[in-house]
Amino acid sequence: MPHLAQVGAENFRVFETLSLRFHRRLNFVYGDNAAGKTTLLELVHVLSRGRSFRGSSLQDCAGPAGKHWRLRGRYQEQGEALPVVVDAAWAQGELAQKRAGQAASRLELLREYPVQILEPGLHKLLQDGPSYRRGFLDWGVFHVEHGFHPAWRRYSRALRQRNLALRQRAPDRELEPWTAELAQSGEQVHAYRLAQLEALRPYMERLVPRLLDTDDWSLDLQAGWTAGQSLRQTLDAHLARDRQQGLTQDGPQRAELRLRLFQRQTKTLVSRGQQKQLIAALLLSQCELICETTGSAPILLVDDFGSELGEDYQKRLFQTLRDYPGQLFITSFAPAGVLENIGEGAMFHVEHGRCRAVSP
Ligand SMILES: Nc1ncnc2c1ncn2[C@@H]1O[C@H](COP(=O)(O)OP(=O)(O)OP(=O)(O)O)[C@@H](O)[C@H]1O
Repeated sequence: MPHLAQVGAENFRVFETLSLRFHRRLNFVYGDNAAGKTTLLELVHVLSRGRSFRGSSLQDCAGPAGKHWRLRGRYQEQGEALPVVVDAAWAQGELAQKRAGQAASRLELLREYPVQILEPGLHKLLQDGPSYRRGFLDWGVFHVEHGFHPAWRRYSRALRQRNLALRQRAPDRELEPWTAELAQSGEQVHAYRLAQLEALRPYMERLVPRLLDTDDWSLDLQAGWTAGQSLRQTLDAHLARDRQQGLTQDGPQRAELRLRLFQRQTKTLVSRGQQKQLIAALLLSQCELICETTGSAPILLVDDFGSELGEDYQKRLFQTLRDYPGQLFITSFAPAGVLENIGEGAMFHVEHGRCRAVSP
């Protein structure tokens, strides 16, 4: 199970230069507002995922020294003598990623060094449209099922081409191959998602009661086409409508992951704290499932997530994180209480773009 043992940064936002060694289990980062806590988590995220989680562009990450930045991470596999060095350098609008000195694709790094984040903005998982929930589910399937990504790519291509053919009012014989491809790969994508959902259930059954003290929750996936029919049947039934609108209306691009708590819709009828705990349960379930399937627990970044939670929920969250099998990075304003609740680890104080290890 790889953990990030060391990190270096140059001109990355507020950090002119940075060099830190991390604990393989828990890294707790504290400091005032605008000190650089989120930036520290962001650089861990960028190293493996090649993008920020803040909705910023990679250009936004360039600090005052100019339009470039550089990151270097050393990932250490337990029992392996040598760490693997991963580099990410951004300049002239281009990101170059390397693993052990060789150019590495985004997909390779994404798969090899999974990282996930719990942060206040994640409430959009419950508040916003279904695309966030689909994206979240797909991230998990991607790590667990290697067949998912090729199926999803086939599906996306077929969807693009079919939509183009519909817009161009192409004759049926030109539409047909894309409809057939869409129906086949779409069913595959859905089957992968469904299997992921079923695999998540036992984790949710353990984690929801732990975080929320209830087992009254539900999780289901609507395929994105008429229930009880194959995708092909629905596509055929809705062909005239698709032609009229110049758009494919059915398929996994319309799927919806539905979460309920106390049989209520989570978007408007449960409290903000309950939403947060539910999101934590969902995310931790995915990460634990990935760990069990692949042998690697994603690095988990927890940015100021506990701040809006009352004492009971906060304690439940930290106690649950204590049992997380992978490496954790947690930020907070003050150091009090966290290490006692979570266990052994390292502590860092961030101040005006400088970060130093302090003894717990
Ligand atoms: N590209 C950049 N170059 C230089 N400084 C930047 C850049 N982007 C952001 N900053 C600054 O970096 C500082 C640290 O921001 P960061 O979001 O990491 O703080 P934080 O410790 O998480 O704060 P908070 O607790 O308030 O969320 C802020 O002052 C921010 O304005």
